[in-house]
Parts: sequence; C-alpha cells; structure tokens
Amino acid sequence: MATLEPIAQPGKLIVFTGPSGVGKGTLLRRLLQLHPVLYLSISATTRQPRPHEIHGQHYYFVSRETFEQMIERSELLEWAEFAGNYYGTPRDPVVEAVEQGRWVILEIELAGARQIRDTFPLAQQIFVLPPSIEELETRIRRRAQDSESAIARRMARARVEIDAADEFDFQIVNDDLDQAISQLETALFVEMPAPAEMPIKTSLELSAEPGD
Ligand SMILES: Nc1nc2c(ncn2[C@@H]2O[C@H](COP(=O)(O)OP(=O)(O)O)[C@@H](O)[C@H]2O)c(=O)[nH]1
Ligand SMILES: Nc1ncnc2c1ncn2[C@@H]1O[C@H](COP(=O)(O)OP(=O)(O)O)[C@@H](O)[C@H]1O
Repeated sequence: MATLEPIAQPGKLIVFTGPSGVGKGTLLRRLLQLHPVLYLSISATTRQPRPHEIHGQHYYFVSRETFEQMIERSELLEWAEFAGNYYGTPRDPVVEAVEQGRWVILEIELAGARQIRDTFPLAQQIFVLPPSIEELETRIRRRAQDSESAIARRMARARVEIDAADEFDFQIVNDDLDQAISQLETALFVEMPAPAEMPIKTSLELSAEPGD
C-alpha cells in the first residue's frame, strides 16, 4: 500500500497590526487556541519585559547593542523603533515555519507592516481598530502595564496608526471580543486570496539578498 504523502500546504504570511492596547494579544491568544495551523512569530525587542512576560515566549528581550548587531547581520525580516524601543522579526524562524506550510502571523506595528508590504506583497494585512480612542485609552490604563509617559507616547502614535488603517486589506473593530474573533476567522479563512504565482518562500528568500 503506497503511503500517501500529505500534500504540503503553501505557507502564508499574515501581518496583524493595531494601536497599543487595542487587544491584539488577547485576540491572537484566543485565535491560536482555536487554529493550530497558525504560528505567531516571536519578535526581538529592547523593551523591558512586563511582569508576566517570558524571554523566548513573548519576546526575545535583547540589548540595543545586540539588536543593532541583528540589523547589521540582516537577521531581521523587518524592524522599527516604537515608543523608544526597537522591535524586529527574526527571519529564520519565519522562513522555516512558512516552508512547513504554517500560516505565520507577524504582530507588528505600522512601520514594520509597511516594510512587509514592500518586500512581501502577498502577505495578508489586517488592522485592528478600537471602538473609540476613549475606549483604547481605557484599555491601556486598565491593563496597567505601562507608565504614564509610555501611555502618552503610545496614545499619540495610536492616532497616526488609526489614520493608516485603510492601507490594510482588512479592518477589524475589536469591540465585542467574540464578534472580533469571528471577523478575524472570516478574514483569514474565508476571504484570504488564493496564493499568487510567486510562492511566499521565494519572496522570503529574495528578501534575504543583499540590498542593491
Ligand atoms: N515592527 C515591529 N513591531 C513589532 C514587533 N513586535 C511587536 N511589535 C509592535 O510593537 C508595538 C509595541 O508592542 P508592545 O510593547 O508589546 O506593546 P502592546 O502593543 O501594547 O502590547 C505593537 O504595535 C507591536 O505590534 C516586531 O517584530 N516588529
Ligand atoms: N474586546 C475587548 N473588550 C474589552 N477589553 C478588551 C478587549 N480586548 C482586549 N481587551 C483588554 O484590553 C487590554 C489590552 O489588550 P491587549 O491584548 O494587551 O492589547 P495589545 O496586545 O493590542 O496591546 C487588556 O487588558 C485586555 O484584557
């Protein structure tokens, strides 16, 4: 009896962006529990860990010197400065997960999303909106993880990010959590365009070529 090789599913790259405090982490935790095909990329950051955050699980917490070395060595798929810290996506784990046919989610801010839009036009881009600016500030304060100055910087940046929401393929309003999850599932599993002619892996490899 010939063994049937599983048909390798093409991997996908999905960008998931939204202002600080909108509920990205909450939505993704729920989504990953529901859909094991999804793989959440673990970023590197120079931000200090929050009390519950674990190195290698929530982020790779690194020094600015280490982060700048990662940039020099082209180890990052994209990176940006946000509210006074570096954030970036390590390239190799993403390439490996895409090659395994996983749907790789990059939870990244606007500047990173724009870089990915340039280098991987096939990536699906989703923006999470708050019901209102007031509710956003309520949530970030209720989370009680950021200093007053951090909240002020993040709220200022939020207005710039929200103004750019229309650049994204999908906009999800995270008001009722269950409804937002359902909208996300529709965006990911129902409305995702068929993979175009260039396999995502090729574009990931192409992006690793040294700049001109
Ligand atoms: N460009 C980029 N942004 C990232 C990356 N990892 C996280 N971010 C974004 O950086 C911003 C700040 O993240 P964080 O400090 O965890 O705050 P939070 O959004 O309030 O949870 C958020 O918009 C994240 O989506 C990354 O690897 N690259
Ligand atoms: N739909 C929602 N309604 C009310 N509060 C929410 C909702 N989604 C998330 N929250 C709360 O808002 C705060 C910020 O959520 P979080 O997932 O940390 O946001 P982000 O990852 O985008 O910074 C948390 O306290 C979370 O429990």
